[in-house]
Amino acid sequence: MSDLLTLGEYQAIAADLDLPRTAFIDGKFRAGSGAKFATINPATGDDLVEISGCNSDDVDFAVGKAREAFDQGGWSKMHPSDRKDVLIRLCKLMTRNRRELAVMESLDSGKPILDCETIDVPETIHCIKWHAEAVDKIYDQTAPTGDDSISMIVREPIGVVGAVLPWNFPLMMLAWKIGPALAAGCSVIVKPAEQTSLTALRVAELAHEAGVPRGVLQVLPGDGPSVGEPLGMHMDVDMVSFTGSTETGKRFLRYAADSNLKKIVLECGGKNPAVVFHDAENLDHVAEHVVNAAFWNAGQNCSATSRLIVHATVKAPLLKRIEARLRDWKVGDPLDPGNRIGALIDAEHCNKVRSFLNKKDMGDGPFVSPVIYEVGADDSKAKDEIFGPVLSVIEVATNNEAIAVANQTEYGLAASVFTANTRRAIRAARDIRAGTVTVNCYGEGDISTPFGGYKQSGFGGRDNGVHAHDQFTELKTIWIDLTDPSEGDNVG
Ligand SMILES: NC(=O)C1=CN([C@@H]2O[C@H](COP(=O)(O)OP(=O)(O)OC[C@H]3O[C@@H](n4cnc5c(N)ncnc54)[C@H](O)[C@@H]3O)[C@@H](O)[C@H]2O)C=CC1
Ligand code: BAL
Repeated sequence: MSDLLTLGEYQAIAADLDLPRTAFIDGKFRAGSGAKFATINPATGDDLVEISGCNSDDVDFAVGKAREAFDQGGWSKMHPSDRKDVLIRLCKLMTRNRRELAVMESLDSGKPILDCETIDVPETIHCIKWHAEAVDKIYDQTAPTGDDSISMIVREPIGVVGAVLPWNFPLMMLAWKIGPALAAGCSVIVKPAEQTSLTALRVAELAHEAGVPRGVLQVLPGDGPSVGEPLGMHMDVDMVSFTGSTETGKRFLRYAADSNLKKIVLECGGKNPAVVFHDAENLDHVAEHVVNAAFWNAGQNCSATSRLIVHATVKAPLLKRIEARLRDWKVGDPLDPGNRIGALIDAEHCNKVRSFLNKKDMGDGPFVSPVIYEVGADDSKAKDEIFGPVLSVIEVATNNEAIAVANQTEYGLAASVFTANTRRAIRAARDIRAGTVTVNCYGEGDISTPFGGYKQSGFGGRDNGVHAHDQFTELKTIWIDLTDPSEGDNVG
């Protein structure tokens, strides 16, 4: 924190940035064949830079280069320790350029510079480093097939991977995909969200400088229909790892079915509950976690706590503490390190978020202040993914009701429970259908724990942990017959 600069210093860095303008294909920046589009600073509405977008011709070309690189084996068959070294070099380059990356991320996404400096950039580097360091420590297996054979179960990189990213954590979601995919030896084509292409392009350039061979990491900016769909439909893409809305995630399942049955891994939306039981200890601690969980990144987070399910006996004191803490959450210029909430991503998203707000809370422009509404469990605010700084509070009378309401959603990404009773905590963690349940805290786990969703929050795998590494590989059985055909003759 003490390492943060002043607003003026961040503005000076922003004014000096050399922003990427084209795709990164086959080891260099090159203009795409699609429509040009402006990437906009969400906080000001100004164009940051015009980017030459890609289309299906560029996707074909990049997939060809990715396949060529994969088949040549310069990366896919490189010794895992050498791949590790290259990726660690990338992490060093990112660390050296961390300030530039943080400011670029903040400008392009509207995220507070405080978060970019202390969370997004360091976590991105940590993620790539973790997967790099893991990859030369993972062993293959043999199966118990008996004395007459030996059966090796080996993992091989899956091949050419499409990584389709959202705008809410442009760098971190890039790392969640490319960290394990590159470490495993895959060739990766990244499609950043059209709102936030800049940092992915810069990281691809740094990866090339670190020694990632041509064609192994390519970034194709453009919108969903121009780049995402051709990637999803491509006959020579082996896998797509997607993070974004459930609706678009479902499209990728259709693309796979209509093309080559590529593997699809989806990390989608959430309507995540924090359940506070009557015996929750230390309501100040609970309030701190709930505020962070609900309003970090302005609630534009798939795992944001958007439903506070609270026992009637503790509701009033807890809400009082939450409101008190929220006074420290200043909203405004993302480059001002004093602000905790920046700008929402774009006008379309602002309109969506405002459609859930009461008139008096609406305001205008790209900044939306946190709001808390007490609602019934069937209210649209308690059911729909708002993806903004809106916390819906639902009062319950019993523990069973709390769990029933927590599960009353089509999503199942994350949940947290607060109680002093260990048995109740574990029972609740088991009964809530979500991929991550935290007890007496809010969090997404860390790089070592798998992250993904039940129900319509996810499909096909998990980000993070060695589980992420596994999903970018194929399992192969190599069965070797050990019987000696000449054994009966006892010769040789
Ligand atoms: N991680 C999450 O859970 C996220 C959830 N969302 C939710 O989705 C809502 C809409 O946001 P969007 O940016 O529109 O999300 P989206 O899911 O449409 O976009 C995510 C990615 O998919 C791509 N994409 C969009 N349409 C596509 C298509 N037809 N074929 C292939 N790729 C396509 C986008 O270009 C982007 O790279 C948000 O309001 C929020 O509720 C948005 C971003 C992240
Ligand atoms: N917070 C991790 C994933 C996401 O929000 O898109």
